[in-house]
Amino acid sequence: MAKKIGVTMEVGNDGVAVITITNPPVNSLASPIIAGLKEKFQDANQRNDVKAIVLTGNNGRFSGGFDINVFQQVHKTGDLSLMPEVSVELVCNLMEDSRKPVVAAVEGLALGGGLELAMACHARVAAPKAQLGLPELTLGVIPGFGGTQRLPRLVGLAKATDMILLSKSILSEEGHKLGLVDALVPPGDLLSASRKWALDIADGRKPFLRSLHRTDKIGSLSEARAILKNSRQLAKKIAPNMPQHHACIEVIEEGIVHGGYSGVLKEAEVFKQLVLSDTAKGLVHVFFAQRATSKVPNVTDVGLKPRPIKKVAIIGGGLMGSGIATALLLSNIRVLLKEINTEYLMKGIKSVEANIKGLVSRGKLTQDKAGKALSLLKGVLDYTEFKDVDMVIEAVIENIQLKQSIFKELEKVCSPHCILASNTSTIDLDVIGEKTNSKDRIVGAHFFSPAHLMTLLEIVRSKNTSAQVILDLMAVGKAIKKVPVVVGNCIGFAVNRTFFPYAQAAHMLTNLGVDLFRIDSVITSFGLPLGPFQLGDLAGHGIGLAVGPIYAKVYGDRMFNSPLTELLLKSGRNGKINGRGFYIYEKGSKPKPDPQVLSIVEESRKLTNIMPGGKPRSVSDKEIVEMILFPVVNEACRVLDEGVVIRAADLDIASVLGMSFPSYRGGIVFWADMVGPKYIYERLKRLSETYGGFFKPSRYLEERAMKGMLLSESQSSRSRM
Ligand SMILES: CCCCCCCCCCC[C@H](O)CC(=O)SCCNC(=O)CCNC(=O)[C@H](O)C(C)(C)COP(=O)(O)OP(=O)(O)OC[C@H]1O[C@@H](n2cnc3c(N)ncnc32)[C@H](O)[C@@H]1OP(=O)(O)O
Repeated sequence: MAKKIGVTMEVGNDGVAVITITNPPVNSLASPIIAGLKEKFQDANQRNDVKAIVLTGNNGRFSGGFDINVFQQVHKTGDLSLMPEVSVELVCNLMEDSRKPVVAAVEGLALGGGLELAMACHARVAAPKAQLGLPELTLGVIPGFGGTQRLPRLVGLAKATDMILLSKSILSEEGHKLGLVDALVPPGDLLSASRKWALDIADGRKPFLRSLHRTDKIGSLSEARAILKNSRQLAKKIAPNMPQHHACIEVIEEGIVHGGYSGVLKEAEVFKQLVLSDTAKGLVHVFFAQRATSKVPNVTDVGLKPRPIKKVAIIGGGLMGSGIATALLLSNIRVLLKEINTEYLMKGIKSVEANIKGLVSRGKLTQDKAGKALSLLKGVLDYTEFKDVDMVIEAVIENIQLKQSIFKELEKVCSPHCILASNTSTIDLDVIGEKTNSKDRIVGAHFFSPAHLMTLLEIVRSKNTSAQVILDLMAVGKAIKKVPVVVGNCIGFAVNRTFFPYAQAAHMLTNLGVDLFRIDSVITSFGLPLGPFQLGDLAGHGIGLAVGPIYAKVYGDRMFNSPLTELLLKSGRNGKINGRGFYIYEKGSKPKPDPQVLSIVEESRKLTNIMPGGKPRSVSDKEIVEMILFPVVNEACRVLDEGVVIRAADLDIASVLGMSFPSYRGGIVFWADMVGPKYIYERLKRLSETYGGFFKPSRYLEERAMKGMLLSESQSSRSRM
């Protein structure tokens, strides 16, 4: 059934016209809505029986902002005429400069263009807990309906720049304190209170305030310049590779120096430039890609309902187990933490406590909520209490026999409906469940470390995992504020498999004579938070050495065998875990590159002997990026080819959330499509001619390069799902 969308106007006997936006689910400002708003405001302004106007949104939500689908259309077509000219015609002329007072009745949320419309009203009445913010910068653009000008005038410049640059929303309670919201009323009174407020303005009992004309919260020019200087520093720090933060500050400054109206005009100009930037393309892609992950064919579209998961048992209280336990507890799910002896159990419980304490000390959790979360935790040493758990998550070391015996035992002690999940990052799920008769309820729940902070949850389905179990785990993932991405079963699943060439390529480059600290620095300038060597330190080189053979067994034709990790471990450098890896780790200070490690690198170079003519290979920064990330793209192609992910965009989200691949580059496949499959193919081909199989272009990449297709286009039929 087509959803009903539009703008309605009802004029009451009191002379108040209530204009209502309807566009479920978030009342986004799509083209028909904007046209409807223009029409209704014109009408209300002209009608003699209308004294005042109330603007509101249907179904408990004011508006989630401009329709982001339009950005995507602009990206596909390059056609800027799809963007409406709104900021002057509707927002200034018809709303703010209307002779009849307009009051916004805000409930649920007013975000982006939604909040901008509300700010153009002459007062805002809100229900409690409404979410207010201008998140446009997360989409690579800036507010475009005058938000850059009106927010500073309503809440002050420092607060406004903080909210806009960090895309931080606030609740209506805080908005009330700041002056963004004029009155807070219970939801049931929202419309009547707004009508009354509008009539009070019309009859002169309340002031007729036009936000754009206000200057009382801006302060002096020198004060404003000092705030903007800080904002520029903040922008440099948080968004070094993105244009929208600096552009936004310029636009705000224009309004401070030359007046709000001038700022509105500059805002539209800058918006037009930014909306076509690669950053906006990447970020808008990520917005939709993330939401698409919750649509899983034959799981979410077959009428199944998730079963409630109230109690979860976790086996293993190490780093992963305690992190997963923390995430569950924070979402009010009871947790049984099982260990093999009291010492390990106490360690696990202490880790959970430390995780929760850390959140409290960083102001992310109240003491009360921390206490509540910890009260839901129980440590156990055997399976006695497993009979009524809804799900078990096994998080022990990567040992096949151990996992097999645990699952065999679980089948006996848990109820038949209990979900049996493994947090394995490498081992084949079919192998783990081989000795059980419960293959339909065995599923991978691959969390990323630290599990209570990282948002990605890879849900790994084997050929036997039931749709119901996948749906249940997706619901748990969402409940604990993760982004679940359903993937197929293979060594390394989607994320670790795609990124296994990342470290390998880095090792090859350094064995070719390139300075390892330069490699890290080039890769962090590209936008990944950690270069491959620092990431190796963080993961621990012991793990690298342990999983290497597992990958080699299946992907051996494209492995680069570097002796570096073994040499590092031999010299007692395990990574961050013992304070020494490629870097030195000291409490309270940033990791320092350790020059002493260079003698180990020399030894590795001697053993591999791949430097051309025994001399270090000279490479540009661009070549470093290509030699490290194109092999990752190549593996991503194989993951797509084998149907390990449902759609290419899922791999983008997995790379952004699991590997911190920069979201403004849209994820690994999106980025590769922007660079061009043909270019990547040709570069890899040339590299493989010199350095062998590690760089050999995959069949999928070659095919798309030859056909001039994007990597994200169409999927192979060889699906693993
Ligand atoms: C000639 C040129 C002149 C240029 C002049 C300038 C013109 C400028 C025009 C733009 C001006 C404006 O300043 C720009 C904007 O407003 S950009 C949008 C800003 N808003 C946002 O960023 C909000 C984004 N949405 C969210 O954060 C969340 O969706 C939420 C609103 C908090 C709701 O969250 P939740 O309940 O968890 O639900 P989902 O996230 O799953 O969303 C449900 C579905 O709704 C879709 N959605 C959400 N917001 C939008 C939107 N703004 N536009 C379109 N669609 C939206 C979302 O995709 C989900 O859809 P599916 O169910 O199909 O997946």
